[in-house]
Amino acid sequence: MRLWLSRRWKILLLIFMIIFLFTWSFISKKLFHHVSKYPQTSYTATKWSLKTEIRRGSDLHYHSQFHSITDPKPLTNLCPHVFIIGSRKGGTTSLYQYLSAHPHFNGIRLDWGPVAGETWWLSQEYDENKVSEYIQLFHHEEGFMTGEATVDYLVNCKVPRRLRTLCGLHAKIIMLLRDPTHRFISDYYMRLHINTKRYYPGSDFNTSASLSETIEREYNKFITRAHRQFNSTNKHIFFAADWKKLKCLFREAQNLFYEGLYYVHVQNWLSSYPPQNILIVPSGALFSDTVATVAGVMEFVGLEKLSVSKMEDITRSIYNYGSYDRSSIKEKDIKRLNELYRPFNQQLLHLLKWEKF
Ligand SMILES: Nc1ncnc2c1ncn2[C@@H]1O[C@H](COP(=O)(O)OS(=O)(=O)O)[C@@H](OP(=O)(O)O)[C@H]1O
Repeated sequence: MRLWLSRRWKILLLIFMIIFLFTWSFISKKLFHHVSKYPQTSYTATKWSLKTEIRRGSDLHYHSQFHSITDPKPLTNLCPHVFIIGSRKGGTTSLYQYLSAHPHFNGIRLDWGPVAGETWWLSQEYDENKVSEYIQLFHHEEGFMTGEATVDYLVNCKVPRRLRTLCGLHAKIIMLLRDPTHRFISDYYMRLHINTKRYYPGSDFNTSASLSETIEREYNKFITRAHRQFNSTNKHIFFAADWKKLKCLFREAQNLFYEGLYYVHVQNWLSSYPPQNILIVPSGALFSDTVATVAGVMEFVGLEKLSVSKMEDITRSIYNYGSYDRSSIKEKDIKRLNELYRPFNQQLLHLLKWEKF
């Protein structure tokens, strides 16, 4: 009898140990997996958690075909870890500079002003025969991360597929989405400032047009092309439309209105890159609560936490501040842009469960 009892206890003990080991390995993988690849520092760790507005792609409910895709081996295993892909005028230069100030992040082109961290490689320069040239743009070092910040990538519908071909499925993607109305205005003034009609190949931006004229012109160009795409002149057809029909309408920087149709661009990325590797951040959070937002991004990409004072230090400057007169922007232009973007914004805010950008 005593022997039977002790065997029963032994079995129970064994089961308990198996459950314990299984649970511990699961928890430790979740908690420490991405951090452990990078050295821990002696900085005072502060407890940050993702701000409530920041969304991981994996937390969203949407229809994705991503799981049905199997890729061949990536072209290189020396890819950058982090890609800030837009939006244009969303605060990407600042975020890239803040990440690059982390002691374990090697930024590139940090003294290139407004285009710090930009390579345009996956959009305008893509060439599968010149992968080594791309890799050489970065400083690869054991224990350090690297990354780029090219705002073209959000809008160019070919980039997710190219990124997978080049780097596989492990890159961390960050989207900073600024209210499309203010993005448009900031973009308009940037183009005026650099005073060019050929800002990008194929761009026909008119530097003598006012903001009001540019809004109507860009919107009409968009509508005309979308009508052609949908083979219809019903003005409201694309509000409830299949985003796939809108996703390749323009190349990057070809249409100021199109750049702000985040619903289309976000859906394209979510359905063609692993959603768990995508972080969607409202630019408003970066602008108003910079330290906590940058800390959330660092946590997502797997950089170790820094002390509050260090974080305050590295986020002190605003990069790429537009030198235009904000007080000259007419209320009617803001209203018009809000009205035009409303249907698309509603779809996006619903998807992201956001109240604002
Ligand atoms: N921390 C912080 N707080 C408030 N505002 C900020 C911050 N960082 C960047 N910005 C604003 O972001 C705009 C520049 O965005 P980008 O760097 O993405 O522009 S670009 O596409 O790379 O040219 C630009 O907006 P505008 O000034 O309206 O043009 C910057 O002022």
